[in-house]
Amino acid sequence: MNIDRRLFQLIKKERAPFILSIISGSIASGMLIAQAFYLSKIIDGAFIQKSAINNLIPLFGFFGLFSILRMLFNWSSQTEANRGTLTIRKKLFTLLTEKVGLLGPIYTRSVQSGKLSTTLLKGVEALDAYYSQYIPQIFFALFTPLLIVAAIFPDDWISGVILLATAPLIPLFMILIGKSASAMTEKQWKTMSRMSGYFLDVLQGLPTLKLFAQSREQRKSIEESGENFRQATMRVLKVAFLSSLTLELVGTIGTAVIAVGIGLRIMKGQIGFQPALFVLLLTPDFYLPLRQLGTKFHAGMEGVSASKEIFAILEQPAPLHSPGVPAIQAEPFVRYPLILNNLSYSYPGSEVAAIDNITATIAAGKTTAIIGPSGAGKSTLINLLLRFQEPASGSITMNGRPIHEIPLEEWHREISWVPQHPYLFNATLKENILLGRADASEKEISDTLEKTGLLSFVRTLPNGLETMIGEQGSRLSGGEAQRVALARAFLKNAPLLVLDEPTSHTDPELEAALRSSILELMKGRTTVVIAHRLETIMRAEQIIVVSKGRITGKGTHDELIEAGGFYRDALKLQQEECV
Ligand SMILES: Nc1ncnc2c1ncn2[C@@H]1O[C@H](COP(=O)(O)OP(=O)(O)OP(=O)(O)O)[C@@H](O)[C@H]1O
Repeated sequence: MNIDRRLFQLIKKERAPFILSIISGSIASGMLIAQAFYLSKIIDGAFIQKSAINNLIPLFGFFGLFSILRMLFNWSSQTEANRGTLTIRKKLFTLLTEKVGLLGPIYTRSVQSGKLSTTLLKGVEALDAYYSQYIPQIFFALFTPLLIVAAIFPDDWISGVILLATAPLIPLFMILIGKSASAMTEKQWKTMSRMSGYFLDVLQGLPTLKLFAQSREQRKSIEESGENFRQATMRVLKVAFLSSLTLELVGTIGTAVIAVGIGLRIMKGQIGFQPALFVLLLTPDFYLPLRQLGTKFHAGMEGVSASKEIFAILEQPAPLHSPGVPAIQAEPFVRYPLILNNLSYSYPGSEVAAIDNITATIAAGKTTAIIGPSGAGKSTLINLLLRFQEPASGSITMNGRPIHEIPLEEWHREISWVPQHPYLFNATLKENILLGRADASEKEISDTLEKTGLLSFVRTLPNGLETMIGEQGSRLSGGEAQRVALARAFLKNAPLLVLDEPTSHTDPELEAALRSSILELMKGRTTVVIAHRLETIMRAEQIIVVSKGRITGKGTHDELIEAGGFYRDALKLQQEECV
């Protein structure tokens, strides 16, 4: 029997519908026996006893009643199992999305998005058959045959013994075949999720592939990947057919042996017609739940395979945070500096520290610019501040408390984050802006549009703010997307601003407009900016120079010029633009 411990744990918490399903199904099994009993009585009465029709009417009534009751209990059993399954699916989906949210963008960037979405959607869906069919069937495959044997024994113990002797053959074959089926289904699932990941990756990179004339090659790879999946599926289907053929064979042979035995005993007058018919009617139903277990085993296997990927996500170590600790302070955030104490971080699998023993103070209500060459660790430092990652050692404290003690949601509520490439959803422009604050008034929205220079752009749109902006904001230019991100930050009005300054807008007018919006946003906030422009850097009250994960300089523009090193050299080289 393949009962996955972790999947079964989920049932324990939602046991009521499953218990009801099993009770209803068990009653339906009892009704089945009553149905067979009355049918055998009717046939015996009509053809052997030649009873008058009046005597048969009550028998017909009981037969009809038990048939209807059986149908109702079977329906209720399935409905309850579906209800329980739906609750578990919803719960798992919520747990998964919450966990992925908790693991943050560092995790989602490290896995293929196609593979992740297959696990989130298809994986959870694949559990349907496991919970609604396979698990209840394990009980029925034990209970119903035993009930039938108990009903048969008083009339015909010989058939009862034959049934009991042949029944274990079915689970035995199932275990033998099931072993290879599990491995194959797992391979099939892995092939499918790999194929989805690959397919989405190629789809997203299609323009790049076309540009490099590689799309034909990729088509071949997709075809190969599809062929692998087809072969894996065919192997699983072959085993499933083989298994159902074997189980069918055991059932048919068992039924034939019993039929021949009963026939001989009727001829010898050792058993009456009615009990013989009763046993014969029930024999196929004795094997049926066992055979069905075989079929449902294969349907449920897909769920077990999918669950391995689901639990791999759920069991990922999440960044630390203790939701029980109350907010760090009742007073505004902005009053406290952020202290970085001996902060270190290495990416999983990397031997070199991306952040190496950094100690610094980020002054409250002021601007701190982080600068350094590419790969220096600037984004990693910001990610630690945003708590997308947790430091390997050291801590970030505010008002004497490590920030990881603040509930994550609360921490994020206090921060506005404007990344270089903001994520825009395939929704209206207004919905994208309102991500900053869902309950912003029309006046606040129009003020924000003005502050970010979006007002004139919105006027050119066919549906104004209600215009759909395409997947990942594909209908907006880089500069417009940046302004939408700024608009979100204006609306959010959080005391801590984390900003990755855009590097590449060639339009000088747009650049000036963006810069003045950013300066306005910075006013009165604790700002940490990965700065690329000289003007931003010079305006900062503190500049932190990072190189190879370490701080190599700290101070104001004048102090750093005085000190020489990377800062002065970089300024010399790039009088104007990026440092
Ligand atoms: N997800 C990751 N997995 C492994 N290593 C990573 C990952 N992200 C960054 N790194 C490595 O960590 C180091 C610091 O990277 P980081 O992105 O913080 O640098 P950066 O200063 O922001 O660079 P840039 O200015 O080019 O964006 C680099 O050596 C980089 O290769």
